[in-house]
Amino acid sequence: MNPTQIFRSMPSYVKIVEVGPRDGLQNEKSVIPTKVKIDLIQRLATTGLSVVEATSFVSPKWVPQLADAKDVMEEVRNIEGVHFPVLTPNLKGFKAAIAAGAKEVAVFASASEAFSLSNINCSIKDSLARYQDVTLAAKALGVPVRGYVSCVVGCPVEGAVCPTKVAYVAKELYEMGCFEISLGDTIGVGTPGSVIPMLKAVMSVVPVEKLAVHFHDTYGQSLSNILLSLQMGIAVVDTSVAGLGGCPYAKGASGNVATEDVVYMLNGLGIETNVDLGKLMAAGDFICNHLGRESGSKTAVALSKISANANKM
Ligand SMILES: CC(C)(COP(=O)([O-])OP(=O)([O-])OC[C@H]1O[C@@H](n2cnc3c(N)ncnc32)[C@H](O)[C@@H]1OP(=O)([O-])[O-])[C@@H](O)C(=O)NCCC(=O)NCCSC(=O)C[C@@](C)(O)CC(=O)[O-]
Repeated sequence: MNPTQIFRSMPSYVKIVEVGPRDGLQNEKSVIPTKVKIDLIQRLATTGLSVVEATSFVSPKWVPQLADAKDVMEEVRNIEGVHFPVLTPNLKGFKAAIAAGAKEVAVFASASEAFSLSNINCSIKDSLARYQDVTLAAKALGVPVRGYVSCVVGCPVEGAVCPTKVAYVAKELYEMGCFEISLGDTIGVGTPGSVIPMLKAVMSVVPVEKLAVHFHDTYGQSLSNILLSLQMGIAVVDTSVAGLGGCPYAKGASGNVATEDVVYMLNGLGIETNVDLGKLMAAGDFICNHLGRESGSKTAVALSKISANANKM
């Protein structure tokens, strides 16, 4: 294949779904003040991102870090020009999210039975029945619902996950009305070798323009997996500022691929995102300063060093 053909197969615009304030912060050990979360979301909202996943309306016993979902949502709901979806595991969460002003929600199923049980305490079948209730309630209010499938290539308990299982759950979520299906490599074990067959299976039952990819970077495979997803026609990518994150119910899973690294790669490919890398890095610096650690973004670390050296000269 010549280079022109490779570029032609890729989208000209990629929608970045920033999941840092939710997926990124849900696993942090220390309590992050609500004010800091709101500040982070406000900073992210000025970067050009069109979607910032704000929080989750889940049980505070299961995810104590996001127990302030109502307070976060009430502060950010009126920011114009940015969508702030929130995770809702059931009707209780959906109702609480709507009462707090959420205008978009996400449901999250798993392709692995064991992970479904450990993450949301029910089987895949029961979770799909719950999500049917949520999507029906959302439809009645005109609220868009995003659908996640987690463990799309591997599960922390079951190991390798068969692509047909992923395709089944993705199709069910799509058919119940989810406007977009995000395919999550929850523990970041996927390589192009396992991601390509999984995407092929899902793309045979859900239109490619309805798909998003969501990679955790445990084995450093995210950028290669994203690149091949773009080549296969996917134009929505979930990322987390400064590479924050990890699922509390997926031991060993590291953060999501860093938003800065994905924007840097897409800039290099000449693919539009509308995201300002400098402002994004500033948001990343803000949360890393608060957490007292270096950014998980290689781009942010490299560009900060270059700028510090330039200031010394
Ligand atoms: C689903 C449940 C609630 C089931 O949890 P359960 O214990 O089976 O729930 P229950 O229905 O038996 O109720 C038990 C208690 O929870 C309460 N409750 C019930 N629902 C809610 C709610 N929505 N909000 C607040 N409270 C709730 C309910 O009212 C009751 O309160 P009590 O009477 O004991 O005081 C629980 O397992 C849960 O909250 N799980 C969420 C776990 C989570 O957020 N995990 C991280 C998500 S990351 C992920 O899934 C992967 C993803 C999306 O990032 C993609 C990727 O990375 O691949």
